Amino acid sequence: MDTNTNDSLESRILRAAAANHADLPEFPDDKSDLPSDYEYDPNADEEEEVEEVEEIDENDLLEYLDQQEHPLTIAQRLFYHELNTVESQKHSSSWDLKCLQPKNLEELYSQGWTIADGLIDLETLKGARKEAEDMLAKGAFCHPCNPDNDESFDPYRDENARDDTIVWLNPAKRDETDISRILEFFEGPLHHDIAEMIRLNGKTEYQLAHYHPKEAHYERHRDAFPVDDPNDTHQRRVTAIVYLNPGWSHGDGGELKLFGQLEKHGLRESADRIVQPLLGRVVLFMSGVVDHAVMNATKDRFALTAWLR
Ligand SMILES: O=C(O)CCC(=O)C(=O)O
Ligand SMILES: [Fe+2]
Repeated sequence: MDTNTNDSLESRILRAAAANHADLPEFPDDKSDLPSDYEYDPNADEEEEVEEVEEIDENDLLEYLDQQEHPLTIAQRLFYHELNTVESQKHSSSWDLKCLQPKNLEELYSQGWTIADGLIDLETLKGARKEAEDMLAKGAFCHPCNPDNDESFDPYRDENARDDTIVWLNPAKRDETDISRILEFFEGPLHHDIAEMIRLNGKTEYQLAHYHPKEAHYERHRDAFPVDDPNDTHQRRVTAIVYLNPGWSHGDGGELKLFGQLEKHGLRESADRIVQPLLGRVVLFMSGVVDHAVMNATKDRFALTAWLR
């Protein structure tokens, strides 16, 4: 891989801002444009400076970045391309995968997302659903904008975009629950297979989310900015979701919508995909690439998500 193509998110944002300078307000070049009270104030240093910073919306920033380069192309640089060389295949002709199929990793690379069914046994999934319902009854779930309960509270996030409630899960707290067994699956075989192909460099976050019937949805969003910097430990790289919804059928709603892309930067156009949140279904996508949304459901909907970094 040509490491010179890797770039920090900061420098990419700066370049995007520079390339879009036409959209930025012009600084007055004529002094008469300055406010008339723009005078030298000898006491200015003593006063508390109040600086107004215009926050750029996360979605606008993503749009700027997408104009510069296709986010999938950026994320593809996180894959170990050297595995596809003749030299590497002399040592091992097959990928050493514990749960995923090679097809899953190829789809993750070529389209940014993939789906795998049947990776976790049914009893574990049913048990986890029951535990999630018990946690809900005990009031363990909280709204993501509550900074007292949410360790990843982000004050700039648009909280109107989502109305699910969540619990952060700590895999270090091992117990005999089925939810812990699913976390072990995420931490063990799933993490192993993804790390075979994609450079991972940070701690995984785990979250259980509940969507209340009719009320809860999650608007179109992306889970991270696209990164290819192998040293970045902060941006989420891969989103892995397993659904805990037995007996789910069409008409129950709660689908995950994966938004397609228009043809651009030499990549083909792709259609939107609708994914049913079926018990045990695992959806994987590149966090900085795929825009997605959760539709309203008519029944309680639970999803356990891991963000691999
Ligand atoms: O539950 C889902 O299907 C997706 C949830 C989601 O997009 C998120 O939590 O960021
Ligand atoms: Fe998301």
